[in-house]
Amino acid sequence: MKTKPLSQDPGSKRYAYRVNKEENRKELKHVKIDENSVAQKNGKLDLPKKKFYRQRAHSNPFSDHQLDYPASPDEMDWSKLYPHFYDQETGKMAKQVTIADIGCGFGGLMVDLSPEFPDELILGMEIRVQVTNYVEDRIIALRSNHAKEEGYQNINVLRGNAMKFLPNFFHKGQLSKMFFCFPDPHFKQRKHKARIITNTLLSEYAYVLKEGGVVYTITDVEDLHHWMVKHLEEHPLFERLSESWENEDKCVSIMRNATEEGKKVERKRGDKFVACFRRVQTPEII
Ligand SMILES: C[S@@+](CC[C@H](N)C(=O)[O-])C[C@H]1O[C@@H](n2cnc3c(N)ncnc32)[C@H](O)[C@@H]1O
Repeated sequence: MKTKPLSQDPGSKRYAYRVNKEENRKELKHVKIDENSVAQKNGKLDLPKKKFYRQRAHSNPFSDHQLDYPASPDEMDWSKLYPHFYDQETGKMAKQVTIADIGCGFGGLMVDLSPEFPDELILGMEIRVQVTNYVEDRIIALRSNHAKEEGYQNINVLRGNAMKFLPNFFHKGQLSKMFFCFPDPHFKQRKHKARIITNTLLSEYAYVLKEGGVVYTITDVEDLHHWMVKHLEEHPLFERLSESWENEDKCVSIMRNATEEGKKVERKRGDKFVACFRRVQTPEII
């Protein structure tokens, strides 16, 4: 007889943990967490534990996942993700998302970017369900534990396939920064089409990035680094930024150290290859 995975076995610790967190998430995911609401609940929220959110390492970006996405950016309700930035009087968002972390994994980059860019909304997009749940629970706990200083109100995560629906979420030229940190390498030649940087996808990224906006890439896989550099260099709407620019940019140093994958590479003393590209002006068509 086949045994159930721990996440589906009602007797297991993982099942109980997930059910408990799910209830908490349902209640708190879209509400404004502030000093008042926290005072009513009292007590600190524990940060989620990764071991309870395990799932397969990869999710096929070409599968038809059950994903929610708006028909167009105007139909997206951002107030649910960033309630602090919703203006009750005007019924509008005071800010829009300008920074995107594509394939954000466990969310470490956003957590470190948040205090550096308090006036910008930062969105992580992640295809794996349990990993997205982890990031949601992490943000709920951080918002709750830092309610006094209104911390972490400017970050959130969406479960989504960044290879398919970015223009459904973002207007043309909306983003100022896009991060691609330690993307899945898809080593085999026949899998290269699943890489998150390809010619076609770069045109979509150029569409949602504003002129002067920046694509940040980092990987520990040298072959993938060359692949990303090659495709970005060949694309007419991107130009590579210099090493001295990289050395002075605060996001590059955060990106090198903040993400969970980056930390893993650090522990193994592996190499990290960085390349950043500016979205150039769209040429005029005469
Ligand atoms: C190797 S992990 C890196 C995670 C994180 N950026 C870091 O540096 O720790 C790559 C992540 O990208 C996610 N991912 C892969 N393809 C994706 C896609 N098409 N859309 C959104 N996320 C994707 C994976 O589920 C995985 O969590």
